[in-house]
Amino acid sequence: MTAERRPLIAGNWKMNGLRAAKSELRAVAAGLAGISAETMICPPFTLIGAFASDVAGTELMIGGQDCHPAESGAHTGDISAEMLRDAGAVAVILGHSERRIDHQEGDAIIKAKVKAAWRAGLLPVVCVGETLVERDAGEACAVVTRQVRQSVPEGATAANLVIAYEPIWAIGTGRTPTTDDVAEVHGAIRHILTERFGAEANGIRILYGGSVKPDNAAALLAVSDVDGALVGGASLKAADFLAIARAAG
Ligand SMILES: O=C(CO)COP(=O)(O)O
Repeated sequence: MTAERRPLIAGNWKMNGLRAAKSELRAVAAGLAGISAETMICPPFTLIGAFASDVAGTELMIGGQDCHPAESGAHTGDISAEMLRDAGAVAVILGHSERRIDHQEGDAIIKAKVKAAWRAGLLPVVCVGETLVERDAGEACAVVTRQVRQSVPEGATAANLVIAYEPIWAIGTGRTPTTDDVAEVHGAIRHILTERFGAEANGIRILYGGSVKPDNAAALLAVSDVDGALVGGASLKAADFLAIARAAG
C-alpha cells in the first residue's frame, strides 16, 4: 500500500443474509473506531435499501454485487446501476468469477456494466482472476492482464475504478497464493493499468480476494500493490470483518 491509496476492505456477502443479519451490519458499523481503511459491505439486493438507511451517518459504505448494463427496461429479474444507487449503494462488484461462471459473463458484458456503474455514479469493483489450470500453466498474469484490458473501458481514473484480484481456486477454499505470487499478479495489473491510464494508475486500488481471514490478512495486505481486500465468507461475521479491516492499518 502507498500513502496515496487509502486501503479498502470490502465484504461480499454473496447470496447470504436475511433481514436478521442487520445485527451483524450494525456490529460492523459500531466497531469502526480507530480503523483507517475504507470499509464496505455488499449484501444481496434485498438488503441494500435497509442496510443503506441503517448505516447512514457512519463510515460504512454499502455496495451491490452486480448490475445490468441498461438503465431500465424489459429485463425481468435484473437490477440496474441506477436502482442500486437509488437504494443507497455507492459501489458495485462487477465481473465476479461466480457471475462469470454461473451467468456466462464475459469481458464485453462486464465492460458494459462498468460503463453503467459510471453513468449511475457508482464505483465499480472489477474482479479478475485465473483458474487453477491457468495458474498451473503459468498463465495467471496473462489472464488477468487480458481481463483488465478487455473489461475496463477507456476513462478509468483513481476515483472511479477499483480492481479486485481473486484467483478462482482461492475462493472459499482456504487456499491462498504465496505473497510472492500475489505481488507478481498485482504488479502485472498495475502495469497494464499504467499502460492504459498513465499516472492515474498510481491511484487505482487493487484489492486481493480469496480466503482472506483474520489470521492471514496482515500478511496479504502488506504485499506491495495490495490496496485492500475483497472478503467473502469472513465478511459475514462482524468480528472477523473488523479484524481484517484492522489489519489494513
Ligand atoms: O469471492 C470472494 C470475495 O468476492 C472471496 O470469497 P472467500 O473470502 O469466501 O474466499
